[in-house]
Amino acid sequence: MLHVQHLHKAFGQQTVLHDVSFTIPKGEIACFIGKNGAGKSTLFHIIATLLHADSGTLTWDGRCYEQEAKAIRQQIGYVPQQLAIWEDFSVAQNMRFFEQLSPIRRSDEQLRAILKSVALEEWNRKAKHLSGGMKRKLNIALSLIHQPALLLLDEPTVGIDLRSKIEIQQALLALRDQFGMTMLYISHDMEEVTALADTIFNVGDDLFYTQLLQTKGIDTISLR
Ligand SMILES: Nc1ncnc2c1ncn2[C@@H]1O[C@H](COP(=O)(O)OP(=O)(O)OP(=O)(O)O)[C@@H](O)[C@H]1O
Repeated sequence: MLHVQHLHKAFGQQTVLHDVSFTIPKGEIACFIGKNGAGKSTLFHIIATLLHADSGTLTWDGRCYEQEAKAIRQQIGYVPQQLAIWEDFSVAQNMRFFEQLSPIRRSDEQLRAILKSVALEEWNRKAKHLSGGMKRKLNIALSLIHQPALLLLDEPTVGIDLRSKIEIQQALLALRDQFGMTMLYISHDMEEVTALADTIFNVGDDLFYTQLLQTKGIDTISLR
């Protein structure tokens, strides 16, 4: 379970997160929506241990971020908004490079299985010659090498075709169902959000999103 309590974060005079509290049970997918600048990525950076909150407490699986950040970090996978792949490396070289950075050793066979789990069958092709959808799949596969228990995805399907988008959705649902992986997912795509989410958090308490989803009979939880 991810437990966030009374989180506060400001950049100078600008308060971005004010008294944010929520809980996400293990093995669930929580989607985060909200307008540009609402604080979604900032919240993810804090949960990913990349940024410190000004105040508040976070725990993952009963472990407190303040005391056990390093151990928690090893259980987290992070898919950034920007592609974080080596364009001049092949798919295999990208996977092997990140495997070396990972705390867990993986054989080529295991790396290929990870690629297959996100519907990417390429191995020798250079990343710069992959389609946009394939690059996004590789970006996700890299974050899965150490089999994270908590996966954070910041708009992982931006700008790709519908088929790749649906393949990625199916892959994520399978990871949740097979491994009980907990996922936090930022998206502006309401169809994607409703297809994936066990819970939807509305960052910034934007009435537009609340009403939009209410018309579809879907509830959101507001975070200010
Ligand atoms: N390192 C930083 N220094 C100063 N201000 C920052 C920093 N990081 C984020 N901000 C500001 O905090 C606010 C929230 O940014 P954040 O990226 O978290 O929003 P977001 O909801 O993810 O937006 P988007 O949907 O555009 O990705 C913005 O006004 C942004 O300019």
